[in-house]
Amino acid sequence: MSVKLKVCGVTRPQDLAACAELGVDAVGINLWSGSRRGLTLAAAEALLAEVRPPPGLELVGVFVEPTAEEVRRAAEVLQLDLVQIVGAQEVTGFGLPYLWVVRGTPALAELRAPTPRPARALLDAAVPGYGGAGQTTDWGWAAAAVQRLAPLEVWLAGGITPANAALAIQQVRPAGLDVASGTELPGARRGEKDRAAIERLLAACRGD
Ligand SMILES: O=C(O)c1ccccc1N[C@@H]1O[C@H](COP(=O)(O)O)[C@@H](O)[C@H]1O
Repeated sequence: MSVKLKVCGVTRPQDLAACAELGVDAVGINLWSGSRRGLTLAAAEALLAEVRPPPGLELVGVFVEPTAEEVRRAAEVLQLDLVQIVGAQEVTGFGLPYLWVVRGTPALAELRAPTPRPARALLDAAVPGYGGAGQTTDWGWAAAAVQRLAPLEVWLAGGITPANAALAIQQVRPAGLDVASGTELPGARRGEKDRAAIERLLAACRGD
């Protein structure tokens, strides 16, 4: 089983280029000023002018409690493939293709994809600060959520690292992994990525 990989919170051209070169499936550009990985729209535009993701490398914009206008503008300026909107409430994509973020472990019996239908679901830990804290969610619950939401594609986020990625895949059976902290060396201050960590995550995703 081959699992996809999204590297989230890319801030530097060399990291974006490494993702493209290594065959990562998706990259996230974080547009929330509250994140240490956050870029202004102008900085994100400059990054993408330097390195444009090649066809096949999906570009995802990450937002926290945004207005519809902010999301639409960023999607247009950056030519985003998908938007990922994190909020206090369940948020859809303001009319754009979107990742449905499920934070924490809501009751499985009530877990239903919202309308309009998302491109996929993303299961993440409910952490203070909305995300990107390197904390795992409940993998037992996540495995059941993958089954419950089928045939919707479900990706796993939250505290995935090169060391636990293979086990996460084995236990949860997600279609993809979404990783921010686990692609960085300890102490990375602005989301600087570590090529070796990305290589190890890809190896786990490919079952090497
Ligand atoms: O990465 C962030 O700083 C962030 C901030 C606000 C919302 C979402 C954020 N990132 C998302 O959180 C997951 C899990 O991160 P981690 O691997 O546990 O550090 C990440 O994949 C992003 O999609």
